[in-house]
Amino acid sequence: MSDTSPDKAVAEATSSKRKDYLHWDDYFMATSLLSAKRSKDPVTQVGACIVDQQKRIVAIGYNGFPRNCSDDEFPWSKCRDSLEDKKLYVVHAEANAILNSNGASLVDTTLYTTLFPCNECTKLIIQSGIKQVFYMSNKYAHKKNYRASSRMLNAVGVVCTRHVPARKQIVIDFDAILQDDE
Ligand SMILES: Nc1ccn([C@H]2C[C@H](O)[C@@H](COP(=O)(O)O)O2)c(=O)n1
Repeated sequence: MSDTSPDKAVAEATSSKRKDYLHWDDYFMATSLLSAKRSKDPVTQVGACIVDQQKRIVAIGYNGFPRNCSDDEFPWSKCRDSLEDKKLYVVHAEANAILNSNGASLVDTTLYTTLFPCNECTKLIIQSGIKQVFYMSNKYAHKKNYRASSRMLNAVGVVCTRHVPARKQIVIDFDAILQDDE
């Protein structure tokens, strides 16, 4: 009798701990990436997630216009020196996450953001007591306001690390959960 019968393989796979579960940092960064999918910005969609020391998500945000400023009326274009520049209106993902924390203390929390924070969000990060930042893209690293961010984060000892995901992809398949019903 072979030890590798399909029945035995199924029994083994369903009675021991799953091995390909998501690790914490990938889980929180994936949460930020999922949140970014809510953004209406046609160029850059950013998501952020704040996590406390017990690994609880305390807030989530993405970049968008302030509440009741219509996505259809305010401009998504970049027009320097014009009132039609999105920069004048967009609330960044990190700022939205901080504002969405609903009064919870953010002291000693960790922020996961899909894009390195700008100088304005960095001021909020520092003032709210966030102690660690994980980011993925740093596509604006050369810009003055992002260099100012690095300067502030380094000066105050907020640890800022590029997240290297353990896996390349996470697929969210809405149909898969329904297969058990069939
Ligand atoms: N750390 C960041 C940086 C930028 N954003 C937002 C602000 C805009 O909506 C968009 C950047 O647009 P782009 O200049 O690439 O056309 O991303 C943010 O939320 N967090």
